[in-house]
Amino acid sequence: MELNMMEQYILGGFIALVFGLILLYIFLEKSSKCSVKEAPRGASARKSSENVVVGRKDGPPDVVIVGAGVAGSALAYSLAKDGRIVQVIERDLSQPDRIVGELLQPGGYLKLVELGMEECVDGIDSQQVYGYALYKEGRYAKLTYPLQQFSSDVSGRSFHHGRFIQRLREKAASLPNVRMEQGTVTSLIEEKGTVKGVRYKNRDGQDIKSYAPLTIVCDGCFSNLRKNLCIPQVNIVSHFVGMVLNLENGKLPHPNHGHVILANPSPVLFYPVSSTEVRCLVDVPGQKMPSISNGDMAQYLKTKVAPQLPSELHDAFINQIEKGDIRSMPNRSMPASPLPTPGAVLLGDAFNMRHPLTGGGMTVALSDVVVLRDLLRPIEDLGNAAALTKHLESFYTLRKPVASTINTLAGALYKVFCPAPDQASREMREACFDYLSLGGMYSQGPILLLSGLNPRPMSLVAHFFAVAIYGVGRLLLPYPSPNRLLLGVRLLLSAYGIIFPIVKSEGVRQMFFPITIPAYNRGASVVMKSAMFDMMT
Ligand SMILES: Cc1cc2nc3c(=O)[nH]c(=O)nc-3n(C[C@H](O)[C@H](O)[C@H](O)COP(=O)(O)OP(=O)(O)OC[C@H]3O[C@@H](n4cnc5c(N)ncnc54)[C@H](O)[C@@H]3O)c2cc1C
Repeated sequence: MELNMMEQYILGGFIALVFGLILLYIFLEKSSKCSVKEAPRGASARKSSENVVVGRKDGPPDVVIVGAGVAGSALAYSLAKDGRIVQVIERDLSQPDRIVGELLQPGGYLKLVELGMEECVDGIDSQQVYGYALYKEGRYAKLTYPLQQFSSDVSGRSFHHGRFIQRLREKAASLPNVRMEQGTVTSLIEEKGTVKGVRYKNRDGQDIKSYAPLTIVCDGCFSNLRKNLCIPQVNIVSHFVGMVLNLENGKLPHPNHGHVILANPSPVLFYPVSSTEVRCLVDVPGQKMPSISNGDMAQYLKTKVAPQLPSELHDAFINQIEKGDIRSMPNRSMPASPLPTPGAVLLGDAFNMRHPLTGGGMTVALSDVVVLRDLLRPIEDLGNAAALTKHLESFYTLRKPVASTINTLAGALYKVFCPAPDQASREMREACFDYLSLGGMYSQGPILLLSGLNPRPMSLVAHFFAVAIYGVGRLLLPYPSPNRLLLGVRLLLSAYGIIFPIVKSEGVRQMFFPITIPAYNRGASVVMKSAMFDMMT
């Protein structure tokens, strides 16, 4: 009896909270529509990348960047364009062959435009992506990015990761003040708590030290340098098992769309990576997975996954399993917990990771590059490490709207799509699929969040609880029974249990009330000036 009372109180609290959020949502949705409309068409117009500030070309570097992946290459180009001498040290400059970073969301593409690097998606047989098709037990919902107010080049882009990385590297290396070198950084050089540079082994195996006022570490998800610059709390949520399929006509059932199959126990993704190839990523939950080498994985894919796929994809999937070449990657998440250290900054996956289900990692990395570039732009002398660290404090809050929206969505959606075995969690997944199938604002709001075009944490929370309320409504109609009422309460509790820990790890204040953080306000004015500089040049 006591428990029932408690549940009632919790439900009452929830309903009050949700109504508040819905009101807030209506308000925010209106303003978000404005913001999307206001996003200038000009932002997508191809901006000349030749606005290069002519600075020194010789002498010691101003900045050392570790790693020339998505974040490192984009940052090297941006800082060099602003006149800095940049040394980039990359472990392997040959074309990477990985099953990561293949679908860039439209919001990420717009960040490339802001950096003047949008041509990096050209000449690599990249495919424009206009949204997603979400499949569940034979039904599907189509979620299209609302891109009407942008020019035709703005869309998601999918490609072979390695080809994209080589284009980013070439673009960075095309500037005379970028020195890109193959070498493996073994440690940071620290003196009295300040990072002074890096120690690395070059191509010939020589041990070399390189000094610079600022070291930016972008050494990716397996970073072994991050431990000095953040509190790493890496969690392996699941694995993606990847194959490239050659479909008969090269086209998915919904061409130029990502396909998400809500299979059991967890989702399967398909998206084009070239005009003839389709990437398939099967999520395998947990820290362990069936062995690929002894054939257990092939068996798992054939017997457990294949029967749940749409018929158009089934045969190509089976053929590819038989051909072999199955690869895997751990899906890690790690909240951003910086340890601000004079002389150094951490960026990209080394700093912050989320489940790759929503393909948000590159968008976060590129968005962070834009924020950092804007903050560094007015600083002529990077030599005062303590003052620079203070100045860069705002980076950690300014990045939050984009990063925390994408991170929270990825974590929450993965938990909804990969439900616990209890009925409430399964109901939440049903409700989510049906909610997205409603179309209109019910699908546009979430797809805007996922695309990185509307990075508003409050809108995300509002949609999440709207799904939960919708799920409860479905349970209570046409008439409520005590069992269904109880299930509704459990559904709400499960929704709360999904979203709350993620929001907590992102930081409630930074996520929802950044304006109350003094560093945020300081940084925001710097970023605004930088944006004006960009518009004028
Ligand atoms: C399975 C999977 C699928 C994904 N799919 C997508 C997707 O579709 N869309 C999306 O946006 N994101 C996706 N992501 C996330 C995305 O790949 C990352 O967010 C993105 O690559 C991060 O860029 P980065 O520059 O931080 O790291 P990386 O791109 O990994 O670059 C790190 C670089 O550092 C170099 N390096 C490492 N150590 C050293 C060292 N000691 N010295 C010198 N160099 C070093 C590496 O060689 C590498 O070139 C996916 C992730 C996973 C795991």
